[in-house]
Amino acid sequence: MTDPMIVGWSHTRFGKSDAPDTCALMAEAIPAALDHAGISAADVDGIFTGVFNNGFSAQDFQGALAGMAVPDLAQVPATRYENACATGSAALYGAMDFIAAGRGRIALVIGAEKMTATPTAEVGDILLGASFCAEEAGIDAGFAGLFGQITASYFQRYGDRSRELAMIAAKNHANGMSNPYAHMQKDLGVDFCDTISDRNPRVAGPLRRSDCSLISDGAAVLVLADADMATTMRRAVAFRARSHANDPMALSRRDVLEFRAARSAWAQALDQAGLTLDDLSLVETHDCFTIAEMLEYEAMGLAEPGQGHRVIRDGITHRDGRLPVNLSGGLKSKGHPIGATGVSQHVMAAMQLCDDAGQMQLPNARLAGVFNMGGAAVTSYVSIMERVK
Ligand SMILES: CC(=O)SCCNC(=O)CCNC(=O)[C@H](O)C(C)(C)COP(=O)(O)OP(=O)(O)OC[C@H]1O[C@@H](n2cnc3c(N)ncnc32)[C@H](O)[C@@H]1OP(=O)(O)O
Repeated sequence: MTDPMIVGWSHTRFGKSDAPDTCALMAEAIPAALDHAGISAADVDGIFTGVFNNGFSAQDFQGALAGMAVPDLAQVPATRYENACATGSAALYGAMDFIAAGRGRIALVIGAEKMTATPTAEVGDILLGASFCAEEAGIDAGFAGLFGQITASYFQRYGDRSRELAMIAAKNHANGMSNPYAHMQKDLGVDFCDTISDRNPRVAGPLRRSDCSLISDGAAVLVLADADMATTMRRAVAFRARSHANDPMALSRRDVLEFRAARSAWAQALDQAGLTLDDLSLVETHDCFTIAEMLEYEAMGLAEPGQGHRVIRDGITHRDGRLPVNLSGGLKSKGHPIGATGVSQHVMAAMQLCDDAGQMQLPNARLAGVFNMGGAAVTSYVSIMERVK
């Protein structure tokens, strides 16, 4: 087994892009990543592309688009991965398995999505394709509707935590102010996020617009190399652990408030790494909705079930807290171009570890955790990363 390491990356600005499609986004991101890693297209042994589905355009078979975006890559074996909102991590872990199996030494992981050309209601319908359609397809407001139901159940069981959800939104928007790649660089503040208004209407159940992640365009790329090669390159970020866990897709078949797959992915990853949460310098987590970040606090072990509100109240996950969460602004402010998100989260963590995060930089960042999920905590990925060169 040869351990794959991250040796380079690139990231487009997330938001409403002039790029007409994912191919154009890839054309922007891939050359920058090759350049960052100090390699050429001829060095690449495999391409692993994450794009949610072809619902946002008529173009399917998006694995082959990298070779259209960068003609020198056209002969490199390429495959597209899809695993709902964890599509980016699925592509990354596929590339890592390819290198670990010794089938290639350098792999390109590309996450891309073009969402803003599609009207919001249609985006909601397309995203709901990643719910258990036989039971959940009719839910209003897409995934916001689904997470609206989850929020209502949480409030019913544990009490109304609207204020704390607003605090999570405000934290991530404040962090996003320092991220030049972020979609929405606006410091909204807790009171704005906690007040229903024309500018911040209710979207679904207790969720307000400010509790939702953004509909974004964007691409992110990682370059992976095997351990021997990585140590000869400019930088190397290793995986102390990586874990992937699943739970039944249908909400009717589980207690969704447990976030069981997330909990088990975190436990497995920490165990594999021989670490506790206290050892981590920072976490990038999947805040598709503010309630998700609160449930993830509980799943990772920062709080007991129903106590996630204390984590944000006590400032634990703020920039100057014990475990800063989403220094990049998270999906909430950085944006959530579905296929790109998991790749982007790993890029943000790698930047921190390599002291390359500009205004976002946390001093002495040594170990970073990344959590990316698909569906309502259906498929869950946790990586624990450390710079080794
Ligand atoms: C497991 C998973 O990851 S599931 C998650 C999958 N992703 C999603 O479900 C996407 C969720 N988000 C959404 O559906 C949309 O962003 C919504 C419904 C919240 C808002 O969409 P719309 O109502 O169409 O907003 P619209 O694009 O018209 O923007 C109106 C204003 O609100 C702002 N805005 C839009 N979305 C958001 C948001 N999520 N948070 C804060 N502000 C927002 C815009 O910047 C704009 O501001 P401006 O008037 O100052 O320019």
